Amino acid sequence: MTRPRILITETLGQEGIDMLREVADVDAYDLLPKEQLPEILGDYDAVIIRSAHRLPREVLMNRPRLKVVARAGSGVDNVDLKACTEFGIAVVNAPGANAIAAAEQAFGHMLTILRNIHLGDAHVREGGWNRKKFLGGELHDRRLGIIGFGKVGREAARIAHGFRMTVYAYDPFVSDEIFQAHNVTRIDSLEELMPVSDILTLHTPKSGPQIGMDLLSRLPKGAIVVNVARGGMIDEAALAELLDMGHLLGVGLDVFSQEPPPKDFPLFRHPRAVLTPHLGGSTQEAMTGVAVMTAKGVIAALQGQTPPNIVNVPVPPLTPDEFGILDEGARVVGRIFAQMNKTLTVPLVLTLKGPIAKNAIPWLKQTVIAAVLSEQLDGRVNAVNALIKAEEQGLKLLVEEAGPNQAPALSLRLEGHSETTTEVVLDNHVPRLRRINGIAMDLPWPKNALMTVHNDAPGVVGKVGTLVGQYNINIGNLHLGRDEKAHQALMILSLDQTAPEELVRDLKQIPEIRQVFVF
Ligand SMILES: NC(=O)c1ccc[n+]([C@@H]2O[C@H](COP(=O)([O-])OP(=O)(O)OC[C@H]3O[C@@H](n4cnc5c(N)ncnc54)[C@H](O)[C@@H]3O)[C@@H](O)[C@H]2O)c1
Ligand SMILES: O=C(O)[C@H](O)COP(=O)(O)O
Repeated sequence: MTRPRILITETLGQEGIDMLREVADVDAYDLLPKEQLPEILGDYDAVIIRSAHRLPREVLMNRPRLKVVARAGSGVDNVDLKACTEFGIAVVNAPGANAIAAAEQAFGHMLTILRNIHLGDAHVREGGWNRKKFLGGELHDRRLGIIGFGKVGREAARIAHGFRMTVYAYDPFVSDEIFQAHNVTRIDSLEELMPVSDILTLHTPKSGPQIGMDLLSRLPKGAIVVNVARGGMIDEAALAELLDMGHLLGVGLDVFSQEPPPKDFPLFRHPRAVLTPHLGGSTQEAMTGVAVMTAKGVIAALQGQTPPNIVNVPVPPLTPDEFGILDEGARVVGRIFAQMNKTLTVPLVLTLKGPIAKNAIPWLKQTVIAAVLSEQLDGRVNAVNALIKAEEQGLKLLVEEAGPNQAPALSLRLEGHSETTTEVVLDNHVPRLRRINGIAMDLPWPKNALMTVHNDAPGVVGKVGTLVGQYNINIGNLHLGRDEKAHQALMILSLDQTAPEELVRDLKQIPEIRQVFVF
């Protein structure tokens, strides 16, 4: 099998590059010229970008080789997620891996402004020693207003408590329990947050609120505004005006509506604006954490797995063991069902038995649909584009939940046709096939399975075994099931290798054999 090719367009921690090089050919740039990305992207299976590059729809389309887009960092606003989902391209990022770095950067800005560090430094370099001129203020006892109480916002709150600040936050998407657990007062509107924020710090995605003159002028006189999240959310001209008026004490920006900012950027002229070139995630520690998490996600996605840091599949927060068995079970039940039922004109019913987490249902649906449709359609079908493909095909999947006190299991059938039921039990590390097309079975699902559907007649097992032996393939296990009414039997062989096409062709020559499937 040819090794996948991975393109890295910006500096990535060496630990991540080393991991990727174990499984792929990697071309790593410190900064690929922007215009070159569209020219070479088609030659790669995966691309890893940071904030310098953009991947809009027109760059992503018609790239049959591209399977994974990785944002080595947190914000995926520079990737067209909708287009990736449509094209079945997995998007992964490194959520939280640079959250401490970003939160600490925000406090770097706050302290620099409050203690005049940048001004004092310049003064000393010029030979000055005027201590009175640089009288500062303390974080202690100041009120911090946080917009966006996610990973970075919560780190900022933890640091703020260390400085003994009072912390308020606005985030309508976070539960009261989270606010309480972090000892932070919930504020329900931006209008109410502003007057209690001696320091305002932003930690939302780029799609977060727009903060203009109207809101900024509600901050107390002498307030500080810090943005290490994304540019374009705060009106930069309004910040300059409020600094000029003396309403704001200082402004700290790590991100800008245009990066780098243009020559006439309104805050360049202001000494109390502290500006850094998008350094929030740029610490040794964060670079390593981001690189490793990104590399793991890219490798898993290239191998057809669903990594926990995939952005465009609703992965539930389960332990790796819980996730692994459900994922495997969903794929097995979907694939077997699709092999046995080629016409899917009525809705499919997925029954969840036992204690299967409710928040896993959307992802399970997508995984099962992908498993079913990938057996039936050419081209790329995966959990990323499963819903789009299902709609194109007119395929409906209904979900029903059976009692939580049963053994955990997934079963799939055509609505109104219990004889089509395929069921796998999930109570161990390997899914156990319990029913296939209504026929009872009991076997741990093997890695290389060969299945025959044949007439329920004597001698078939021997004929199949002999033929497999002639191909010098070892049979690890053999399981039989039968539907006496239909005079039909099933045989599932666990082989030491995948059955070659020639073997399948020869098996189909045996008169009693009706169908042969390779999994
Ligand atoms: N400067 C840097 O180098 C740097 C480094 C890391 C992260 N970031 C940026 O920081 C931001 C936060 O990152 P994170 O990892 O904490 O993300 P996150 O997804 O963990 O948290 C974002 C929070 O914002 C909240 N939110 C969304 N829309 C909102 C709205 N309209 N009003 C209020 N809250 C809203 C969400 O509910 C969520 O809790 C992102 O924009 C990320 O790209 C920048
Ligand atoms: O979203 C992020 O992770 C930060 O903005 C960091 O961006 P960077 O990878 O370009 O440093």
